[in-house]
Amino acid sequence: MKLSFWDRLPKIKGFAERLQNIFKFSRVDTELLDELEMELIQSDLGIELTNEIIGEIKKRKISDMQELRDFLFDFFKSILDGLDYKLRLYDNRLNVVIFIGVNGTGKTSTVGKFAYYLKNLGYFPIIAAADTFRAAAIDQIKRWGERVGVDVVAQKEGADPGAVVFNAIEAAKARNKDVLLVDTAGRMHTKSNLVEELKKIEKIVEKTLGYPPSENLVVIDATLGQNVVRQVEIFHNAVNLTGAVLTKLDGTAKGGVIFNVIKRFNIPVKLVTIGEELDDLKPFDPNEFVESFIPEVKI
Ligand SMILES: Nc1nc2c(ncn2[C@@H]2O[C@H](COP(=O)(O)OP(=O)(O)OP(=O)(O)O)[C@@H](O)[C@H]2O)c(=O)[nH]1
Repeated sequence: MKLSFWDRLPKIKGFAERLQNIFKFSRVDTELLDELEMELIQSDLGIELTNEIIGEIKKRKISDMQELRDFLFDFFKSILDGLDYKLRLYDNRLNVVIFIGVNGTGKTSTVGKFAYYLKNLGYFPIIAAADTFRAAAIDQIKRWGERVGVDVVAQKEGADPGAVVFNAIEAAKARNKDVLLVDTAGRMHTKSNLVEELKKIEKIVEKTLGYPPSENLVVIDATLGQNVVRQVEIFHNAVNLTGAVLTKLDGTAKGGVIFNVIKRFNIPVKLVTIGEELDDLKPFDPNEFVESFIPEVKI
């Protein structure tokens, strides 16, 4: 039997299991709160959220274990509530989905896996190799295209990414494609020319199609922990981010960063990846995620 997606996440499960140890305490006391604080920080939830949780437990004078579990569940759930996690793909038009993020976060492989996912859903995706900064990046996305059987529109190394996107839109229309996935460059996010490049790509989409990209997704490497917050902030100021992709969740017990990003930027996580296989990508399900994060109390 194939394990469920979240069951294939041993390290996040590791966090849930460690949290389970907390529920071995018989009541909420100082010792438990110290341990809980440590676990929350280690899961990369961030100091602010951790303090808020511990403070709230003390304020509410929570003493019972079931009450603690319910509070944690509701707390995490409330952070995720109120955002639309569904991918925005409109019928009867070409949807553009732009992938943004620093190098090495998993952008290119996410584009490949997402193309595969869409194809299986009956969409007709096409890819724009708009990371023209390195020849290797163009080759890499072309290989993904071959692997998943999806056309890749590319130009030479150093070509104008805006021109690549323009060509890709023309190709998508000519070939009756419905989703254009744009793989962008990710060199140093602090360099303003990258930010300008992203703005230009967005403008070209709007000008050519008459409407903005359906999704501007920031790709976040979950193993980087709190560092990602600064990365997201820079991209968030540059383009209108509509969501995030959380990659490499298989390599971390620090899934807590999800809550941090969502709370801080008010953007939903839309996709998660848990490995390097084609089917290691799926839409983010907030309920499923909180369930996997907070263990049931076994008293
Ligand atoms: N374990 C694991 N590895 C991943 C996952 N997603 C991507 N990777 C690996 O992370 C590395 C970087 O992924 P890329 O897709 O090349 O990342 P990128 O952001 O396009 O980076 P550049 O190619 O440097 O621009 C590759 O070795 C991927 O196989 C994931 O969900 N789990």
